[in-house]
Amino acid sequence: MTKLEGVYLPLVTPFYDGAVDLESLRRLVDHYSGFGLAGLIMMGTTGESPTVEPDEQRAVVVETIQAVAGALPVYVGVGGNSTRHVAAGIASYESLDVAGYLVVTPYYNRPPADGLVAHYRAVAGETERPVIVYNVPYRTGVNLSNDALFEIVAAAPNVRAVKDSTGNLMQSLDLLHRAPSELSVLTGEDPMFFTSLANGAAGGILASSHLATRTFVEVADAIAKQELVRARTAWGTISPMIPSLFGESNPMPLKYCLWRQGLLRSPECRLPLTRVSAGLAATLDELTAQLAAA
Ligand SMILES: O=C(O)C1=N[C@H](C(=O)O)C[C@H](O)C1
Repeated sequence: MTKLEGVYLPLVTPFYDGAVDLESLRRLVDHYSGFGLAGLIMMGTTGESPTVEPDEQRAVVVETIQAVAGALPVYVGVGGNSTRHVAAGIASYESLDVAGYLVVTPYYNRPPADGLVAHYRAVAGETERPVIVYNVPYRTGVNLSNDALFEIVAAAPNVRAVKDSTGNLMQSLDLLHRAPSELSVLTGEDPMFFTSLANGAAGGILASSHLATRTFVEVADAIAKQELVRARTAWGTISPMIPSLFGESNPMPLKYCLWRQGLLRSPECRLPLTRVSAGLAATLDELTAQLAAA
């Protein structure tokens, strides 16, 4: 099984007049196919998975696989707080050319550590493809400890990566220090991308890499080649934009930027997400102009 490493793009789900916009989706897939990304991740947080209906999610995945035509691996986010439902969700994708699955920890029901281990053993058992454990406590109310994660990895050989969105530097550094060689640590904290790579992370799943994509890839390439100054210099050109992209609920800012760039027909998100404030829109207009001039 190939190692997961590099920059993974958690693609937005385009909408137009309230419906999924497959025309803009194909445009996005074509646009991002040539930047050296390690893969696309559909139905992540940035893909607004909570408000995309199951049949719509499948249609988006089918369309993306067709549009990418093998140029990039396509991973799929399968979330939920019922082990049975998440297992069925993974099984439902097995007939498609899906590269693997991003599986967020169960949310709302706050399972104990042994329940989390049993959950991942069960859902990973539905496939032989790579599973990426997604730990994002500020969204789920659950923090998967590093020890529990290592227990999962020992029990389920196809759990090949963790998307580390803990926002806890000490936990992330401990994870990077103790992770077994077969586990790829992919940061999901965009501001921490350079720091994580410099401390041994294999890559990142980064919403902000919708913009200045080549530079995110260059940062990862430079670190892989131990060219720290080149990596830090490249990082310095993109890291200042990240706070604005998360200044209001992700992916509202990102969709506004992609709309301004002509990659989306509409910046719309589905309720309860709305659209960026006028103040942030003005900031993003400046950012879009700077990116166009770069
Ligand atoms: O789409 C995702 O998955 C990501 N989630 C993070 C979030 O919680 O918004 C951000 C990350 O860049 C990608």
